[in-house]
Parts: sequence; structure tokens; C-alpha cells
Amino acid sequence: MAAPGSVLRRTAIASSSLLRTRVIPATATAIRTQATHTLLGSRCPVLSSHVPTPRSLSQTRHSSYSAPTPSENGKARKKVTIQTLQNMHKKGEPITMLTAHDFPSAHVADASGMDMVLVGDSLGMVALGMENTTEVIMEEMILHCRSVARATKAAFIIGDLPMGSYEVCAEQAIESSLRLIKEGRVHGVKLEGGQELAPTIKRITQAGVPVVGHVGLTPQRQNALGGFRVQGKTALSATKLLRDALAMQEAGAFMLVLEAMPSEVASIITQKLRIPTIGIGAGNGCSGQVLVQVDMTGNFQPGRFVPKFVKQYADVWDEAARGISLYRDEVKSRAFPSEEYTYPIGKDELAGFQKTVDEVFREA
Ligand SMILES: Nc1nc(=O)c2c([nH]1)NC[C@@H]1CN(c3ccc(C(=O)N[C@@H](CCC(=O)O)C(=O)O)cc3)CN21
Ligand SMILES: CC(C)C(=O)C(=O)O
Repeated sequence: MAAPGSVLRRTAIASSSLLRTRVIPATATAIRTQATHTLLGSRCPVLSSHVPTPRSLSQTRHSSYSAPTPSENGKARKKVTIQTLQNMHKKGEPITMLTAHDFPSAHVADASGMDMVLVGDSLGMVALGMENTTEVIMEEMILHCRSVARATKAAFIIGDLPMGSYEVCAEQAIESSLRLIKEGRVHGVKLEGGQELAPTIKRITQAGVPVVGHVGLTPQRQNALGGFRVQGKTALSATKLLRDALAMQEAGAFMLVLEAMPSEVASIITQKLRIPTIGIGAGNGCSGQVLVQVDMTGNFQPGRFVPKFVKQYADVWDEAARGISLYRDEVKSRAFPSEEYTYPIGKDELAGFQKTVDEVFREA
């Protein structure tokens, strides 16, 4: 049988960005009718010889797939490259980064003008329900990176190397990084640690993969750090953070994430580096900022713990829960679906169908 997709012709894009309208030409309809015919025929001999011909030769299909569209002004945004990011840094323009873990979350981040999208391993917690990020594996990262990459047309995409995929040796790290690039389709990788990872960063960079270092609160090491704890609160530990940051820069990292440290410490580190820093819980003196998307959009059940550095800019949970409760009520009361959400059939066709049904069931 011909693949239905091969005869589909896209003719219109519905006004709602979530709906795409496709008109299926008569040939496709005929093929489908034939298939239905055969299927029913094997179970009901009467119907197999009396399938009404469709009155309309085309029908409308709505699907929830929406290809990424140009931004508000109608023009596609220019692709953000490593040079774009370096230029922003040179000009002192803050760099915006947001996490995304799947097609819709990446689509909205990209369409809303984020310079960078991070497929952080926090996806283990916010998308997969894990307690922390230590159990995330490469296959999960690759799956999520791929879906993010499909939606991201302009932003520069960074994928996290999950715990266990880069610490063993440089070869392991290179292999994992290349998988994230080739299979996950990201543009660069991020890894957590400090100066001990400098040789590894050097080797990944030499393989042609841009590397972001992540220092401060490094969630993958929460067992060693004694939990998710603010770092750099003593002169000694702040000095270690600076040393780690410098070592990662010298090894070739093109950017650093600074997580959960006093603002002053992050500012000083930023001033002593040539490469941009992206802060999360590290104050306003960094070269840019990153947050976890579900935190800042409020897409979580009220009452859940959120780190002090999270500013909630929206209330997605409330809005989704409001809509879902209304839907529940309307299904229970049969208010939904009202006529506008149903498909019409001609009077004669319906009468013909009714007649067939009456005949079949009288015989039975
Ligand atoms: N949803 C989500 N948002 C995040 O920002 C995030 C994740 N998940 N998962 C991975 C890591 C873990 N992160 C965390 C988690 C907890 C704290 C936290 O408990 N912070 C305390 C400070 C504790 C201290 O004083 O040492 C706080 O009150 O903010 C911080 C960062 C950041 N990352
Ligand atoms: C919190 C950010 C920086 C991150 O690493 C993640 O999302 O995993």
C-alpha cells in the first residue's frame, strides 16, 4: 500500500501556530476507504458490499506538530555562533541561556530569543523525575538533545556530559562529546569539575568540540559536596574556584558556568577571565545568566523547593491546571465536545448509513 505521507499535500497553515491543516486528496481518501472496507469486510460481509462512497473527496487533518516558525517580526533570527557569543562578550552585552529538555521547551526558548539553549542534565530531575542528576546516562542525554535540536533554529545548543561519561579518561570524554555532537546534534558540551579536568578539556577541544566548563556548585558531585551547597564562601574555597576557572580557560573552554557562589566572587572570577561566564546563583557580575526553564516559568507544583536564585517569571502550572480542570468538568458534564469541535456528515449520507445499519441489525 502507498504510504499515506507520500500523497499528502500541505496547503495551508492554520492561524493557530499549534495547528497545521493538511488537505488529503481524493487518492489518499480512496486508499483509506479501501483499507477500511477490507478491514470491515472480513468481519461483516454485508457492510463489505455496501460501503457508502465519501461525498467529499477531501478532508482536513489537524496535527499537533508545528515546525519552528520565524520570530515575531516575521524574519528568521540569525543563527548564534561561537563568534556571535564572543562578540556579545566583547561588547559587554549579557548572554541569555535557558535550559530546554524537549521539542516544545526548546521551541519556546528559541522563539523567545534565547542566545543559548542548554540541555542540562537537570532534565533527569525536571523531565524524568529523578532525585538528582547522578543517574542520568548518555542515551537519555542524546534522546533529549536530539529533540531539542529539532526545535532550535537560532540558539547555540550546549549538551551536558552526564556523570560517568567523561571522568574515566580523555578518550572516554572525547567519545562521549562526539556522540553528543553527532547523535544529539548539539553545538558544544558542558562538563562539571575543576582543574583536574583541564587535560580532558584540552583533548575534547582539540577534537573540534566547543567546551563549557561548570564550576561552583557542581550537582553531579553532590555526594562529595554534602548536598547542593553554595560554594566559594571562604577565601580558601573562592581561591580554588578562581584556580579551577583559570585552568579550564587555559585548557580551551570557551565559556564557564558559575553556579551558586557569592556574587562578589563570581564578579572577580569573571574579571580575571578572557572567556564569558554564565551565572546561575552567582549574581549580576557574570557575562550572562542561565536558569532552569521549568523553574522560571513556574511549571511545577506549588510548594516544591526551589533554590534561592530562581526568579519565577510566569505561572505555567497554574494555567495548565486551570485548563485541565475545566476540560475535566466539561467532559463530565458533556459540555465538551460541542458541535464546533465535531465533523459534519451530509443528511443523505447519514440516512443511507442509518438504513444500512437498520438492515444489518434486522437480519442479525
Ligand atoms: N529544577 C532545577 N533547578 C536547578 O537550578 C537545578 C536542578 N533542578 N537540578 C540540578 C541542579 C541542582 N541545583 C540546585 C539545587 C539545590 C540548591 C539549594 O538547595 N540551594 C540552597 C542553598 C544551600 C546552601 O546555602 O548551601 C538554597 O537555599 O538556594 C541549589 C542548586 C541547581 N540545579
Ligand atoms: C543548572 C544548569 C546550569 C545545569 O547545569 C543543568 O540544567 O543541568
